[in-house]
Amino acid sequence: MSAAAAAIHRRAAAAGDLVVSELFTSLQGEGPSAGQTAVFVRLGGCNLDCSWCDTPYTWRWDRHDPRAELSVRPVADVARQVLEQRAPRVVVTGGEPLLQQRALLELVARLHEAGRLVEIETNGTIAPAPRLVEGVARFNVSPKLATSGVRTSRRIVPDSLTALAGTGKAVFKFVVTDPGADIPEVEELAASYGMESVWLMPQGTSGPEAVDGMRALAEAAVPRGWSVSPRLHVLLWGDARGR
Ligand SMILES: C[S@@+](CC[C@H](N)C(=O)[O-])C[C@H]1O[C@@H](n2cnc3c(N)ncnc32)[C@H](O)[C@@H]1O
Ligand SMILES: Nc1nc2[nH]cc(C(=O)O)c2c(=O)[nH]1
Ligand code: SF4
Ligand SMILES: [Mg+2]
Repeated sequence: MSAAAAAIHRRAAAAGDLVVSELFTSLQGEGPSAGQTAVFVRLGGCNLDCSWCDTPYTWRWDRHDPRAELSVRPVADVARQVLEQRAPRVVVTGGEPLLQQRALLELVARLHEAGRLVEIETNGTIAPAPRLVEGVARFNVSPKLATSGVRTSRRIVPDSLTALAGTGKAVFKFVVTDPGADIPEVEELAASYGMESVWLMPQGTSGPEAVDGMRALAEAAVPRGWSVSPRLHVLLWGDARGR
């Protein structure tokens, strides 16, 4: 991490605040709630560096300026802004949102108390605390495959995947780049961790990549009883930010 980004995260952690990248209202584009209106809270910082990451502006500080991209915001402020929206659903994503679990707990508790359905998008490397599990409607866990370019010991953390699977609130959504290499890896992970809900999602940030990818993934998903996730925001708006 860059020195500037580290300083921002230290300042937020000391105050119990959140490091926020962006906040917007859109349609959930991925997974079981695809098509539903949701407020997105995108937090800054990540512990992985996937080669194809579509949000490098949350963590890739050799190409983006953390002082321009990140803001440190009190939890109460973020909760108020989310609750101003009529959307029944909130998607907390990033970057990796569980890196900020202490402040995240407070945000999720407030939103849950207000009757919002909170989904967390996570890479599965960090176990959730019981109080976080309580307030969350679903974890959309996206464990990374070898084709992400991240080495195994960083992207697969067995205790964390076991803990997430054990919440009973997790679905597992795998980004597929190369079906020939990726599907056998998904099968192995699904069996090892008892993943009951497996979703395949095409890698890509353009409409044609999403459509062609989904068509190819249907061939692998259907015989295995798995699901295919769209990238609805990509189909509608391409790679636009804040969508
Ligand atoms: C940007 S990540 C943030 C949450 C968390 N860090 C994670 O990876 O799950 C949100 C979702 O987008 C997926 N994603 C990121 N870049 C993608 C790409 N180029 N094509 C398809 N999915 C992508 C991730 O796998 C994850 O499911
Ligand atoms: N519309 C829309 N749906 C999404 N679902 C998960 C997203 C994410 O970046 O985590 C995402 C996103 O960035 N946009
Ligand atoms: S874990 Fe998520 S946010 Fe982090 S680099 Fe990978 S896709 Fe991007
Ligand atoms: Mg996204």
